[in-house]
Amino acid sequence: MKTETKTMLEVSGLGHRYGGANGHQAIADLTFQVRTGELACIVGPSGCGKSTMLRSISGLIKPTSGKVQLNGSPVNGVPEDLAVVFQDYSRSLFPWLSVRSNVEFPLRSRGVSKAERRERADEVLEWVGLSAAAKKYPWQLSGGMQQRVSIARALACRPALLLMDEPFASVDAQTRFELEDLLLRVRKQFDSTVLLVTHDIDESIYLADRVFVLSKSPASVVADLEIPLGDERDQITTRESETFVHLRSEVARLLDVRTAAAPKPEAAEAPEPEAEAATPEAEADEKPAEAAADSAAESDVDEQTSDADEKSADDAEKSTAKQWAEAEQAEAAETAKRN
Ligand SMILES: Nc1ncnc2c1ncn2[C@@H]1O[C@H](COP(=O)(O)OP(=O)(O)OP(=O)(O)O)[C@@H](O)[C@H]1O
Repeated sequence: MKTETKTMLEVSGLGHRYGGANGHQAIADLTFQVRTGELACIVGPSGCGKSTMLRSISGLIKPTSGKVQLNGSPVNGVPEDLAVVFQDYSRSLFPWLSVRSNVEFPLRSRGVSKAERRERADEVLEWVGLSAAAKKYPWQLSGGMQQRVSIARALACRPALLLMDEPFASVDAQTRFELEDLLLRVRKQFDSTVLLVTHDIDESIYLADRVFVLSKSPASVVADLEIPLGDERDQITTRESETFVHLRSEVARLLDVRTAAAPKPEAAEAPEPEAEAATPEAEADEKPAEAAADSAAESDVDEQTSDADEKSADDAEKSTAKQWAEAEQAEAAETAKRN
Protein backbone atom coordinates (compact mmCIF):
# COMPACT_ATOMS: atom_id res chain seq x y z
CA MET A 1 0.00 0.00 0.00
CA LYS A 2 1.47 3.31 -1.07
CA THR A 3 1.29 5.92 1.65
CA GLU A 4 1.69 9.52 0.53
CA THR A 5 3.74 11.98 2.51
CA LYS A 6 0.84 14.48 2.57
CA THR A 7 -0.73 14.90 6.00
CA MET A 8 -4.45 14.16 6.07
CA LEU A 9 -5.19 14.49 9.77
CA GLU A 10 -3.36 16.82 12.09
CA VAL A 11 -4.17 16.72 15.79
CA SER A 12 -2.40 19.42 17.82
CA GLY A 13 -2.48 19.80 21.59
CA LEU A 14 -5.93 18.24 21.74
CA GLY A 15 -7.49 18.15 25.19
CA HIS A 16 -10.96 17.59 26.57
CA ARG A 17 -12.31 18.12 30.05
CA TYR A 18 -15.82 16.91 30.78
CA GLY A 19 -18.00 19.02 33.09
CA GLY A 20 -16.29 22.41 33.03
CA ALA A 21 -13.23 23.81 34.84
CA ASN A 22 -13.40 21.43 37.81
CA GLY A 23 -14.50 18.46 35.74
CA HIS A 24 -12.69 15.37 34.50
CA GLN A 25 -9.71 15.82 32.15
CA ALA A 26 -10.16 12.85 29.78
CA ILE A 27 -7.42 13.70 27.26
CA ALA A 28 -4.55 16.14 27.52
CA ASP A 29 -2.29 17.62 24.89
CA LEU A 30 -2.64 14.93 22.20
CA THR A 31 -0.47 15.64 19.19
CA PHE A 32 -0.06 13.37 16.17
CA GLN A 33 -0.50 13.24 12.39
CA VAL A 34 -1.91 10.67 9.98
CA ARG A 35 -0.71 10.70 6.38
CA THR A 36 -2.93 10.24 3.34
CA GLY A 37 -3.36 6.52 2.58
CA GLU A 38 -2.07 5.44 5.98
CA LEU A 39 -3.70 2.95 8.34
CA ALA A 40 -2.85 4.22 11.81
CA CYS A 41 -3.83 2.48 15.04
CA ILE A 42 -4.16 4.06 18.43
CA VAL A 43 -3.62 1.68 21.31
CA GLY A 44 -4.08 2.68 24.92
CA PRO A 45 -5.19 1.40 28.31
CA SER A 46 -8.85 1.08 29.14
CA GLY A 47 -10.44 4.40 30.11
CA CYS A 48 -7.48 6.51 28.94
CA GLY A 49 -9.68 8.62 26.68
CA LYS A 50 -9.58 6.87 23.29
CA SER A 51 -13.28 7.35 22.55
CA THR A 52 -13.14 10.95 23.74
CA MET A 53 -10.29 11.53 21.31
CA LEU A 54 -12.21 9.97 18.40
CA ARG A 55 -15.35 11.92 19.25
CA SER A 56 -13.29 15.12 19.28
CA ILE A 57 -11.65 14.30 15.96
CA SER A 58 -14.98 13.47 14.34
CA GLY A 59 -16.53 16.73 15.55
CA LEU A 60 -19.10 14.97 17.73
CA ILE A 61 -17.82 16.90 20.75
CA LYS A 62 -16.02 20.22 20.85
CA PRO A 63 -12.60 19.76 22.47
CA THR A 64 -11.81 22.14 25.32
CA SER A 65 -8.28 22.75 24.00
CA GLY A 66 -6.16 22.19 20.91
CA LYS A 67 -7.25 21.72 17.34
CA VAL A 68 -7.98 19.13 14.67
CA GLN A 69 -7.37 19.70 10.97
CA LEU A 70 -8.54 17.48 8.15
CA ASN A 71 -6.77 18.10 4.84
CA GLY A 72 -5.67 21.48 6.16
CA SER A 73 -9.14 22.67 7.23
CA PRO A 74 -10.17 22.96 10.88
CA VAL A 75 -12.77 20.44 12.04
CA ASN A 76 -15.76 22.29 13.51
CA GLY A 77 -18.73 19.95 13.55
CA VAL A 78 -18.94 16.63 11.73
CA PRO A 79 -17.08 16.79 8.39
CA GLU A 80 -18.89 15.35 5.35
CA ASP A 81 -15.83 13.44 4.20
CA LEU A 82 -15.39 11.52 7.41
CA ALA A 83 -17.11 8.27 8.46
CA VAL A 84 -17.07 6.45 11.77
CA VAL A 85 -17.46 2.74 12.55
CA PHE A 86 -18.33 2.04 16.18
CA GLN A 87 -17.83 -1.09 18.26
CA ASP A 88 -21.53 -1.51 18.96
CA TYR A 89 -22.88 -2.47 15.55
CA SER A 90 -26.24 -3.49 17.03
CA ARG A 91 -26.88 0.12 18.03
CA SER A 92 -25.39 1.84 15.04
CA LEU A 93 -27.50 0.02 12.42
CA PHE A 94 -31.21 0.78 12.01
CA PRO A 95 -33.04 -2.51 12.70
CA TRP A 96 -36.08 -1.49 10.67
CA LEU A 97 -34.09 -0.82 7.50
CA SER A 98 -32.79 -3.52 5.17
CA VAL A 99 -29.04 -4.01 4.89
CA ARG A 100 -28.98 -2.13 1.58
CA SER A 101 -31.01 0.79 2.98
CA ASN A 102 -28.72 0.98 6.01
CA VAL A 103 -25.76 1.31 3.66
CA GLU A 104 -27.56 3.92 1.53
CA PHE A 105 -28.81 5.90 4.52
CA PRO A 106 -25.96 8.42 5.06
CA LEU A 107 -25.83 9.09 1.31
CA ARG A 108 -29.34 10.59 1.44
CA SER A 109 -28.28 13.58 3.53
CA ARG A 110 -25.29 14.04 1.21
CA GLY A 111 -27.66 14.56 -1.70
CA VAL A 112 -26.62 11.45 -3.65
CA SER A 113 -29.27 10.43 -6.21
CA LYS A 114 -31.35 7.30 -5.65
CA ALA A 115 -29.73 5.47 -8.57
CA GLU A 116 -26.22 6.28 -7.41
CA ARG A 117 -27.06 5.32 -3.82
CA ARG A 118 -28.14 1.90 -5.05
CA GLU A 119 -25.05 1.52 -7.22
CA ARG A 120 -22.64 2.48 -4.44
CA ALA A 121 -24.40 0.30 -1.88
CA ASP A 122 -24.26 -2.71 -4.18
CA GLU A 123 -20.59 -2.13 -4.89
CA VAL A 124 -19.51 -1.97 -1.24
CA LEU A 125 -21.81 -4.82 -0.23
CA GLU A 126 -20.09 -6.96 -2.83
CA TRP A 127 -16.73 -5.94 -1.43
CA VAL A 128 -17.63 -6.98 2.08
CA GLY A 129 -19.18 -10.22 0.79
CA LEU A 130 -22.79 -9.34 1.61
CA SER A 131 -24.50 -9.03 -1.78
CA ALA A 132 -26.77 -11.94 -0.98
CA ALA A 133 -27.88 -10.33 2.29
CA ALA A 134 -28.85 -6.93 0.79
CA LYS A 135 -32.59 -7.41 1.42
CA LYS A 136 -32.21 -8.85 4.91
CA TYR A 137 -32.48 -6.89 8.14
CA PRO A 138 -29.51 -6.39 10.48
CA TRP A 139 -30.98 -8.58 13.21
CA GLN A 140 -31.15 -11.49 10.77
CA LEU A 141 -27.35 -11.43 10.48
CA SER A 142 -24.52 -12.65 12.71
CA GLY A 143 -22.50 -10.08 14.68
CA GLY A 144 -19.61 -10.27 12.22
CA MET A 145 -21.97 -9.74 9.27
CA GLN A 146 -23.56 -6.74 11.00
CA GLN A 147 -20.16 -5.19 11.50
CA ARG A 148 -19.44 -5.77 7.81
CA VAL A 149 -22.62 -3.79 7.06
CA SER A 150 -21.29 -0.94 9.24
CA ILE A 151 -18.00 -1.01 7.35
CA ALA A 152 -19.84 -1.06 4.00
CA ARG A 153 -21.99 1.89 5.09
CA ALA A 154 -18.89 3.88 6.02
CA LEU A 155 -17.13 3.02 2.75
CA ALA A 156 -20.18 3.93 0.65
CA CYS A 157 -19.65 7.55 1.75
CA ARG A 158 -16.18 7.41 0.17
CA PRO A 159 -14.75 9.19 3.20
CA ALA A 160 -11.39 10.92 3.08
CA LEU A 161 -10.84 9.51 6.56
CA LEU A 162 -12.37 6.42 8.14
CA LEU A 163 -12.43 6.44 11.95
CA MET A 164 -12.96 3.12 13.72
CA ASP A 165 -13.62 2.84 17.47
CA GLU A 166 -12.77 -0.69 18.68
CA PRO A 167 -14.63 -2.02 15.62
CA PHE A 168 -13.89 -5.72 16.21
CA ALA A 169 -14.13 -5.85 19.99
CA SER A 170 -17.63 -7.37 20.09
CA VAL A 171 -17.08 -10.41 17.87
CA ASP A 172 -15.47 -13.79 18.52
CA ALA A 173 -11.75 -14.36 17.88
CA GLN A 174 -12.09 -16.05 14.49
CA THR A 175 -14.54 -13.46 13.15
CA ARG A 176 -12.19 -10.78 14.42
CA PHE A 177 -9.36 -12.19 12.29
CA GLU A 178 -11.68 -12.33 9.26
CA LEU A 179 -12.78 -8.72 9.76
CA GLU A 180 -9.19 -7.54 10.22
CA ASP A 181 -8.28 -9.13 6.88
CA LEU A 182 -11.39 -7.66 5.29
CA LEU A 183 -10.31 -4.20 6.47
CA LEU A 184 -6.85 -4.69 4.96
CA ARG A 185 -8.42 -5.69 1.63
CA VAL A 186 -10.97 -2.88 1.43
CA ARG A 187 -8.58 -0.14 2.48
CA LYS A 188 -6.40 -1.24 -0.45
CA GLN A 189 -9.38 -1.36 -2.83
CA PHE A 190 -10.75 2.04 -1.79
CA ASP A 191 -7.38 3.70 -1.07
CA SER A 192 -8.69 4.63 2.37
CA THR A 193 -6.97 6.52 5.14
CA VAL A 194 -7.91 4.88 8.41
CA LEU A 195 -7.52 5.76 12.09
CA LEU A 196 -8.48 2.78 14.24
CA VAL A 197 -8.65 2.70 18.02
CA THR A 198 -8.10 -0.59 19.81
CA HIS A 199 -6.97 -1.86 23.19
CA ASP A 200 -5.59 -5.02 21.52
CA ILE A 201 -1.82 -4.73 21.05
CA ASP A 202 -1.59 -7.60 18.51
CA GLU A 203 -4.43 -6.19 16.44
CA SER A 204 -2.82 -2.75 16.32
CA ILE A 205 0.47 -4.18 15.03
CA TYR A 206 -1.15 -6.62 12.59
CA LEU A 207 -3.23 -3.89 10.92
CA ALA A 208 -1.18 -0.75 11.08
CA ASP A 209 1.42 1.11 9.09
CA ARG A 210 1.90 3.16 12.25
CA VAL A 211 0.91 2.72 15.89
CA PHE A 212 0.44 5.54 18.37
CA VAL A 213 0.68 4.40 21.98
CA LEU A 214 -1.29 6.42 24.53
CA SER A 215 -0.56 6.96 28.21
CA LYS A 216 -3.03 6.31 31.00
CA SER A 217 -5.77 8.90 31.52
CA PRO A 218 -5.59 11.76 30.69
CA ALA A 219 -4.22 10.41 27.42
CA SER A 220 -1.21 11.78 25.60
CA VAL A 221 0.93 10.10 22.92
CA VAL A 222 3.91 8.28 24.48
CA ALA A 223 5.21 6.61 21.28
CA ASP A 224 4.81 6.79 17.52
CA LEU A 225 5.98 3.51 15.93
CA GLU A 226 6.37 2.70 12.24
CA ILE A 227 5.29 -0.91 11.55
CA PRO A 228 7.60 -2.38 8.88
CA LEU A 229 5.58 -5.53 8.16
CA GLY A 230 4.90 -4.84 4.47
CA ASP A 231 1.60 -4.90 2.57
CA GLU A 232 0.93 -8.62 2.50
CA ARG A 233 -0.02 -9.78 5.97
CA ASP A 234 -1.16 -13.16 7.12
CA GLN A 235 -2.79 -14.00 10.44
CA ILE A 236 -0.38 -16.86 11.12
CA THR A 237 2.98 -16.09 9.51
CA THR A 238 2.93 -12.32 10.18
CA ARG A 239 2.11 -12.85 13.84
CA GLU A 240 4.96 -15.41 14.12
CA SER A 241 7.54 -13.11 12.55
CA GLU A 242 10.41 -11.74 14.59
CA THR A 243 9.46 -8.14 13.78
CA PHE A 244 5.89 -8.70 15.01
CA VAL A 245 7.01 -10.38 18.24
CA HIS A 246 9.54 -7.63 18.92
CA LEU A 247 6.98 -4.87 18.31
CA ARG A 248 4.41 -6.58 20.51
CA SER A 249 6.88 -6.60 23.43
CA GLU A 250 7.80 -2.99 22.80
CA VAL A 251 4.18 -1.81 22.85
CA ALA A 252 3.42 -3.97 25.91
CA ARG A 253 6.37 -2.38 27.73
CA LEU A 254 5.20 1.10 26.75
CA LEU A 255 1.72 0.31 28.04
CA ASP A 256 3.17 -1.24 31.19
CA VAL A 257 0.75 -4.14 30.80
CA ARG A 258 2.09 -6.11 33.78
CA THR A 259 0.99 -3.33 36.12
CA ALA A 260 -2.25 -2.84 34.24
CA ALA A 261 -3.04 -6.58 34.35
CA ALA A 262 -2.52 -6.92 38.12
CA PRO A 263 -5.98 -7.38 39.70
CA LYS A 264 -7.05 -4.72 42.16
CA PRO A 265 -8.34 -6.21 45.46
CA GLU A 266 -11.72 -4.47 45.18
CA ALA A 267 -12.07 -5.57 41.55
CA ALA A 268 -11.46 -9.19 42.65
CA GLU A 269 -14.21 -8.94 45.27
CA ALA A 270 -16.75 -7.23 43.09
CA PRO A 271 -15.87 -7.85 39.45
CA GLU A 272 -17.41 -5.60 36.87
CA PRO A 273 -19.87 -7.53 34.71
CA GLU A 274 -18.43 -8.01 31.26
CA ALA A 275 -20.30 -6.28 28.49
CA GLU A 276 -22.06 -8.85 26.36
CA ALA A 277 -22.80 -8.28 22.73
CA ALA A 278 -26.55 -8.67 22.22
CA THR A 279 -27.29 -11.53 19.86
CA PRO A 280 -29.55 -10.81 16.91
CA GLU A 281 -31.92 -13.52 18.21
CA ALA A 282 -32.22 -11.90 21.64
CA GLU A 283 -32.78 -8.54 20.01
CA ALA A 284 -35.50 -9.97 17.81
CA ASP A 285 -37.33 -11.20 20.94
CA GLU A 286 -37.24 -7.74 22.42
CA LYS A 287 -38.34 -5.72 19.43
CA PRO A 288 -41.95 -6.11 18.33
CA ALA A 289 -41.36 -3.61 15.52
CA GLU A 290 -38.76 -5.94 14.11
CA ALA A 291 -41.18 -8.85 14.11
CA ALA A 292 -43.35 -6.84 11.74
CA ALA A 293 -40.33 -6.11 9.60
CA ASP A 294 -39.54 -9.85 9.59
CA SER A 295 -42.55 -10.68 7.47
CA ALA A 296 -41.51 -7.93 5.06
CA ALA A 297 -38.08 -9.54 4.84
CA GLU A 298 -39.63 -12.89 3.96
CA SER A 299 -41.51 -11.27 1.11
CA ASP A 300 -39.78 -11.08 -2.21
CA VAL A 301 -41.43 -7.83 -3.29
CA ASP A 302 -38.31 -5.74 -3.48
CA GLU A 303 -39.89 -2.49 -4.59
CA GLN A 304 -42.48 -2.53 -1.81
CA THR A 305 -39.72 -3.14 0.73
CA SER A 306 -37.68 -0.41 -0.84
CA ASP A 307 -40.57 2.10 -0.62
CA ALA A 308 -41.18 1.22 3.01
CA ASP A 309 -37.45 1.61 3.63
CA GLU A 310 -37.50 5.02 1.96
CA LYS A 311 -40.24 6.14 4.36
CA SER A 312 -38.44 4.62 7.36
CA ALA A 313 -35.25 6.32 6.25
CA ASP A 314 -37.09 9.66 6.04
CA ASP A 315 -38.40 9.17 9.59
CA ALA A 316 -34.96 8.11 10.80
CA GLU A 317 -33.41 11.16 9.19
CA LYS A 318 -35.86 13.46 11.00
CA SER A 319 -35.23 11.70 14.30
CA THR A 320 -31.44 11.81 13.78
CA ALA A 321 -31.62 15.52 12.95
CA LYS A 322 -33.65 16.08 16.15
CA GLN A 323 -31.06 14.19 18.23
CA TRP A 324 -28.24 16.21 16.66
CA ALA A 325 -30.05 19.47 17.43
CA GLU A 326 -30.56 18.36 21.05
CA ALA A 327 -26.92 17.30 21.38
CA GLU A 328 -25.78 20.64 19.95
CA GLN A 329 -28.00 22.56 22.38
CA ALA A 330 -26.61 20.55 25.31
CA GLU A 331 -23.03 21.17 24.12
CA ALA A 332 -23.73 24.91 23.68
CA ALA A 333 -25.17 25.05 27.22
CA GLU A 334 -22.06 23.29 28.59
CA THR A 335 -19.76 25.69 26.71
CA ALA A 336 -21.76 28.70 27.99
CA LYS A 337 -21.45 27.35 31.55
CA ARG A 338 -17.68 26.94 31.10
CA ASN A 339 -17.25 30.48 29.84
N1 LIG B 1 -19.74 12.17 28.76
C1 LIG B 1 -18.84 12.04 29.72
N2 LIG B 1 -18.93 12.78 30.84
C2 LIG B 1 -18.00 12.68 31.82
N3 LIG B 1 -16.94 11.85 31.79
C3 LIG B 1 -16.81 11.07 30.70
C4 LIG B 1 -17.75 11.12 29.62
N4 LIG B 1 -17.35 10.22 28.66
C5 LIG B 1 -16.22 9.66 29.15
N5 LIG B 1 -15.90 10.16 30.35
C6 LIG B 1 -14.72 9.80 31.18
O1 LIG B 1 -13.54 10.14 30.45
C7 LIG B 1 -12.55 9.13 30.61
C8 LIG B 1 -12.17 8.59 29.26
O2 LIG B 1 -13.30 7.89 28.69
P1 LIG B 1 -13.24 7.26 27.25
O3 LIG B 1 -14.53 6.53 27.03
O4 LIG B 1 -12.86 8.30 26.28
O5 LIG B 1 -12.04 6.23 27.41
P2 LIG B 1 -11.64 4.94 26.54
O6 LIG B 1 -10.16 4.89 26.52
O7 LIG B 1 -12.34 4.99 25.23
O8 LIG B 1 -12.27 3.79 27.43
P3 LIG B 1 -12.43 2.22 27.06
O9 LIG B 1 -11.07 1.70 26.74
O10 LIG B 1 -12.96 1.66 28.35
O11 LIG B 1 -13.40 2.16 25.91
C9 LIG B 1 -13.16 8.07 31.53
O12 LIG B 1 -12.71 8.32 32.84
C10 LIG B 1 -14.66 8.32 31.41
O13 LIG B 1 -15.32 7.98 32.61
